[in-house]
Amino acid sequence: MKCNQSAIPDVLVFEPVVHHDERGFFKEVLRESSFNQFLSLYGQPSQSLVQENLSQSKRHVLRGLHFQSQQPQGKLVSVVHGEVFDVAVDIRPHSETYGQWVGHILSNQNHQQVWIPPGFAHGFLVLSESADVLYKCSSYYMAGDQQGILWSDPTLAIDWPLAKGQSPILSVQDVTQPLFRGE
Ligand SMILES: Cc1cn([C@H]2C[C@H](O)[C@@H](COP(=O)(O)OP(=O)(O)O[C@H]3O[C@@H](C)C(=O)[C@@H](O)[C@H]3O)O2)c(=O)[nH]c1=O
Repeated sequence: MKCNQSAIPDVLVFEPVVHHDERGFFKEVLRESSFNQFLSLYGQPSQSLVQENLSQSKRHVLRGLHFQSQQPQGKLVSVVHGEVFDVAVDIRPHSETYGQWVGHILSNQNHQQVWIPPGFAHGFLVLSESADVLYKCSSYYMAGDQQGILWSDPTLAIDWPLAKGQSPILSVQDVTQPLFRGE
């Protein structure tokens, strides 16, 4: 497994070894010991990934931006079918990269995974006809702790790869998420 820091150094991009043969391929999606060695290398505490989520979405669906504040969730995000533009926003108040975002293309072709530490908001836009996004979380979902930021917040100014005039498909909650209250 390879691991590189992204433009926000705490957001890590993992590339598992993919073993191709005449049948197809095999990869380890998570080896927690290696994963935690990389977290340690980059100065982050080790994590236990206690919940795994799978969502399926159509082209132009945008889920996000979401976070939990009482029980923040780190997320290791991968795509098992299709392609998405995956975004992490640093909303940790004392962070040097507070208010910054980073986006990555994740697909079943590039096999990349993004580690988004606790304290970030997360969202993704589906670029393919449909996409199955699989992500592991470092703490459990708490319905009452779910919070959001509007995907199109002008302060964050996320450059979502949408064609001119194309609107994303959003949940009722995500249409009305509040704005980011950065300085
Ligand atoms: C996130 C989540 C939702 N649910 C339920 C609540 C609801 O009835 C249904 C759909 O929930 P949502 O509309 O919040 O799903 P979704 O918009 O896909 O929410 C997810 O978005 C991405 C970007 C994330 O980062 C995740 O942490 C999560 O917030 O599933 C759970 O039971 N467990 C969970 O962990």
